[in-house]
Amino acid sequence: MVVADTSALELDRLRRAFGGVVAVDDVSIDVKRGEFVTLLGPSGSGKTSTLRLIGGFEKPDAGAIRINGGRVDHLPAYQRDTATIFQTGALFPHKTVAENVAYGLRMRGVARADIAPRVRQALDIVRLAGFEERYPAQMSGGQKQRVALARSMVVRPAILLFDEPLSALDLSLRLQLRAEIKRLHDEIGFSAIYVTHDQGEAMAMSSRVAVMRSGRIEQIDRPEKVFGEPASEFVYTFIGESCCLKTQMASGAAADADGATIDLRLANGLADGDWRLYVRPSRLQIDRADLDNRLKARLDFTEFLGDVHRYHFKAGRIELFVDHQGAIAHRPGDLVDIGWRSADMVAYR
Ligand SMILES: Nc1ncnc2c1ncn2[C@@H]1O[C@H](COP(=O)(O)OP(=O)(O)OP(=O)(O)O)[C@@H](O)[C@H]1O
Repeated sequence: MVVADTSALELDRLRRAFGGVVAVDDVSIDVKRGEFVTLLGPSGSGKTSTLRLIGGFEKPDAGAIRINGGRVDHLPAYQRDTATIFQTGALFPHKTVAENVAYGLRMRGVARADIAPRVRQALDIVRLAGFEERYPAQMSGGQKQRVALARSMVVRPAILLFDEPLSALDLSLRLQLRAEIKRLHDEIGFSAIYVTHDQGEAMAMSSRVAVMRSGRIEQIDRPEKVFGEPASEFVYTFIGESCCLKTQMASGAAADADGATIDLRLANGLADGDWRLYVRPSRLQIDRADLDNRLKARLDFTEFLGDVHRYHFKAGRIELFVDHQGAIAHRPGDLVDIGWRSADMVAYR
């Protein structure tokens, strides 16, 4: 994938309200050519509204949208150089796969002789060669989404818009198609905005992730940065799993009536007080009383997750879970030592 210095799409202080709800609030994003930018956020955070503004299905109240440098916010959807892939492919049911893929080329006035080879190439790319004469009803959900992908990519739009295209598929298919979209992006280097509430999808596919909350962008950066250096407590807890250790914390040991204890060595620069401390469960270690922070917690229950067991603990009001390969020598009700390093804690207040 090559990211150019020129912009495929620029959103400049976009705003859109519905009644009293500000769905898109002062959103600015600059998508470079070849970049794959994901809008990630919980339900109602404004992802789809932002995408609909770009596609021309909604009008902004304020702000500007530029595609390849030209203003488009006054243009209707069909005059914008975009193509959208929806949650459920939205294929024409009475057209064959080949006709579905050819449709956009016809609408754009591509010469007749060029259409068939481009359709063939697009179906090849999504590994659907040989399916040309089928109708959507004769295809699986995953195949239909691949047709939708081919139909959008074949017109080579300035920017591809993905509206949760995998959310209606089951898990294994979702993972498979996620990898295919990533491979296609690496090979072809199209520019894209991808809407999802699935952080795994966002992490795996994106050049950059924009984390949205209440219509605003809370952080926009490379996936490694958003995960490793979250700009806020919201981003930290939304991206990846976390355990909240306590509020009203004092460093040093404290015992709970139940026999659970917590012994915290607060990281440099953290004064005692009303902090919310978090740690990623992957950084917690069982049967480690030698690490700088430790907790004696009661094993509550266990879940088997396939390659790991997830052990759920309670220490007073603190609830933690730890993923561990293989069984541990403890039963529910046992007090267990859990340790972690100060550098793996983050604090917010
Ligand atoms: N046409 C509309 N009329 C009224 N309110 C709307 C409309 N479209 C969106 N909203 C509101 O705007 C806010 C943002 O909605 P939006 O669909 O953009 O969020 P989202 O992040 O895409 O959520 P989801 O993941 O559930 O699709 C929500 O509060 C929603 O109820």
